[in-house]
Amino acid sequence: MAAPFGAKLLTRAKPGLLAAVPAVYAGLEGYRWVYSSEKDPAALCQSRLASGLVTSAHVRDLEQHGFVVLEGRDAVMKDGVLAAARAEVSSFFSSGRFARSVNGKSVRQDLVCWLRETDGTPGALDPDERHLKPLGPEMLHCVRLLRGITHELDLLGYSTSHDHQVHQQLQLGFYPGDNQSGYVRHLDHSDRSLFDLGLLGWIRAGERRKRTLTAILYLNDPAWSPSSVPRSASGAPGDGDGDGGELRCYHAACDSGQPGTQAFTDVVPTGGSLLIFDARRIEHEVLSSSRDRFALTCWITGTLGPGKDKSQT
Ligand SMILES: O=C(O)CCC(=O)C(=O)O
Ligand SMILES: [Fe+2]
Repeated sequence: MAAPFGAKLLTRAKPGLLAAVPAVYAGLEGYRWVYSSEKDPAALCQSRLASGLVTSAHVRDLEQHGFVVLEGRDAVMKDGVLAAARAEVSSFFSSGRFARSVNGKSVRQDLVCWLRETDGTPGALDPDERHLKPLGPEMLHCVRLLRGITHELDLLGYSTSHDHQVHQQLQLGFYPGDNQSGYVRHLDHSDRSLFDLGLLGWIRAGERRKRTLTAILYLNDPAWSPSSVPRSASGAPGDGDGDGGELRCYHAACDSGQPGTQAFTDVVPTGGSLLIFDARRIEHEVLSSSRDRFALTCWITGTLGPGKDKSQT
């Protein structure tokens, strides 16, 4: 009796080819695992909470320098909203929602907690999230405000990218005020190749490849005290005065015409400040602080190139 076609193929296949079968299988399994766990791919955000807050002048600043800070007491949100959101953070600790990030401890020493508007509601995609305590109104305000920035950027014709989208989940980072914890210099976007990262690493970096902008709302004390002399880079024990915890934003090389320039701006993580930066251009690092530091971060995806200025229509 003639052997089945598959068996013939296998007996004729070169040993090298046979050895590749488990590797390809493992790769496909990895792909399936990563993508089935990406429960909320980026989508359009309908929130208009950032309307009137982000102005045309902010957007032009962002285009020119690669970052912009919106700050000032009560400017981004009322003190009362900030205070209530801060109080809610402590409940995330007691319910065990903070965990180490998947990046190694040599890279960052914070704990993270993922927040979604749908937490604790029947609309949550993951059944586990339906059992969480729903976000309070003030934390919901913070989440919607951040996610709503996408829409304002499109409306105001941000020229670096357009058609912005956001994930439902936002990262709440907690850096203990131990004068040691920080996050080393990095770029939020990743362009690293398959060759560089290996198949699984490359698949995992899929979300980072799509990031065009980062928006961060600081949930610290509004009376955060800035350092009068720049602190050492992260990893070095705290040495400055003030509360520290600045986000050191390295200026994009094209600002000075000198590639590799080390010029930077230290953004003070004062409670209620909002920072937006180009995730593809601005390398940044979190400096250590002497007070517990909280940052709510939203990554925005988009299509590169200018969109339409819809503000006049
Ligand atoms: O907490 C911050 O200010 C920035 C955090 C950060 O860079 C990140 O999570 O990628
Ligand atoms: Fe970052």
